[in-house]
Amino acid sequence: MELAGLSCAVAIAKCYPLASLSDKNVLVFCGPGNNGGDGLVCARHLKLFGYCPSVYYPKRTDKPLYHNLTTQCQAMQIPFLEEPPSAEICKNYSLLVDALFGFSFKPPMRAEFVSVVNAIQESKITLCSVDIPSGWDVESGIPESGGLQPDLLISLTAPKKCAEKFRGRFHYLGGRFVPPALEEKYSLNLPEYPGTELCVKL
Ligand SMILES: NC(=O)C1=CN([C@@H]2O[C@H](COP(=O)(O)OP(=O)(O)OC[C@H]3O[C@@H](n4cnc5c(N)ncnc54)[C@H](O)[C@@H]3O)[C@@H](O)[C@H]2O)[C@H](O)CC1
Ligand SMILES: [K+]
Repeated sequence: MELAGLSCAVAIAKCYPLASLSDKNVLVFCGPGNNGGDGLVCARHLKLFGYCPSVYYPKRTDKPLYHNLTTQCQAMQIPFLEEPPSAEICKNYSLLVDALFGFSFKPPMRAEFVSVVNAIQESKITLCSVDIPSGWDVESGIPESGGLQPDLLISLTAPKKCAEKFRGRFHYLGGRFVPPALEEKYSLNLPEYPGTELCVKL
């Protein structure tokens, strides 16, 4: 999770360098599972890279891993939003990071997250999705009702089938921790990571 989240922050910094943004404010939406955990790690590294991340983490998982990730963000003065951000509030940020749901999401979206996703969509602020655009089915992709359309998708470990439907500008692969034997066993055919890079543009 540390490597996954770090690779997301690196991919974001490559696509949206600080100098290219009108301000440094980034809002990271974190869901209840590991995708949300990746988001918490990503927020921490974005802060270390000079961005000003805030986190919206409405459904916190009561496990030490998530408590610790939250504590680390708080120790770095990363604010946690108490209220669900409306589309208007989202417009206070240069970038939104979607770490709500990843490959374990089973459509349809439960009611408690519908307005959150709608606010992201309505704001039209540049969106970066971690592993899978939240609300997409891991296999079939975009829901019929329409769904989030990120500008950057960071596929983790290996691109999921739904990534074929991605139409944004930047697609990166991150999560450089797959042992070669595993890559071979599942015929992952992962691209070469240049040098010591943590992510690679697809
Ligand atoms: N395992 C790995 O190899 C790696 C995974 N990484 C990241 O982990 C996510 C997958 O994490 P997981 O905890 O399995 O699940 P999610 O975060 O996708 O979501 C689970 C969470 O969501 C709730 N949920 C499911 N469906 C719905 C719904 N329709 N509405 C609302 N809520 C829903 C469910 O109850 C759980 O609470 C993967 O994508 C990566 O981001 C890392 O990359 C490291 C390697
Ligand atoms: K996501």
